[in-house]
Amino acid sequence: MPRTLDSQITMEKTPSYYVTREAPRRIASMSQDTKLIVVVRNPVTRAISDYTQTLSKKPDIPSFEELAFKNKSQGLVDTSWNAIRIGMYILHLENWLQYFRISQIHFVSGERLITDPAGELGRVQDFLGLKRIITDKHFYFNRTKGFPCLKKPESSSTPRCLGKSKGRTHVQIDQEVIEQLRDFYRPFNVKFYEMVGHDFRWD
Ligand SMILES: Nc1ncnc2c1ncn2[C@@H]1O[C@H](COP(=O)(O)OS(=O)(=O)O)[C@@H](OP(=O)(O)O)[C@H]1O
Repeated sequence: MPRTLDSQITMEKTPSYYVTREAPRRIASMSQDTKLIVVVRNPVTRAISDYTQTLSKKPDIPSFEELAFKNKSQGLVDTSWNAIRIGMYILHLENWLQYFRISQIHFVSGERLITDPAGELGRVQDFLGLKRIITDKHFYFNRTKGFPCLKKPESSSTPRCLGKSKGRTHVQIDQEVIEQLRDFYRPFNVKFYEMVGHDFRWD
């Protein structure tokens, strides 16, 4: 980690930390005052997004259904598949809570990050104890991209959207499969909502 002045905050972003067993212990041994930010979205959509991303790199992988179920007719979900396992947010959270207080962790809604980026980033700034510098005026909705984009990033004078790998069209999945996964995740989601004190309304 780079050294910082008292007036600065060091930020580091690695998506896999949240689901890496050793990460909480290692981070806590570095600093117990660390603030943690996690972006979560509906775990069913997350799994499909994850699969869509893998498929774009390895087009020969088995179908989503084949990977998602040990036995589809019995509704037996394969929790050893990362795309499924990552969305069991409560299990990972329990690991973090052995080292950090829940008040040290802020969960960003992946859904609201798209529909209301300024609102969601407002809450992030509050959590970090910062003045709300980033507001609505920094975003516009880009119709071609189908997502909010930055009007004028720090390093340039032109608007900037996230890259092509963010916001891909998802692979089409059977509604029945989606329902089965929704049922699978429901109890995990409910426990997660209780623990974080916020209902993300994924059901
Ligand atoms: N403004 C904006 N523009 C584009 N995309 C946006 C934006 N805000 C949130 N998202 C969502 O970010 C999702 C991609 O993030 P990743 O999962 O690749 O992030 S990371 O790998 O964990 O860093 C990506 O998921 P997919 O739609 O499944 O590709 C987007 O839905």
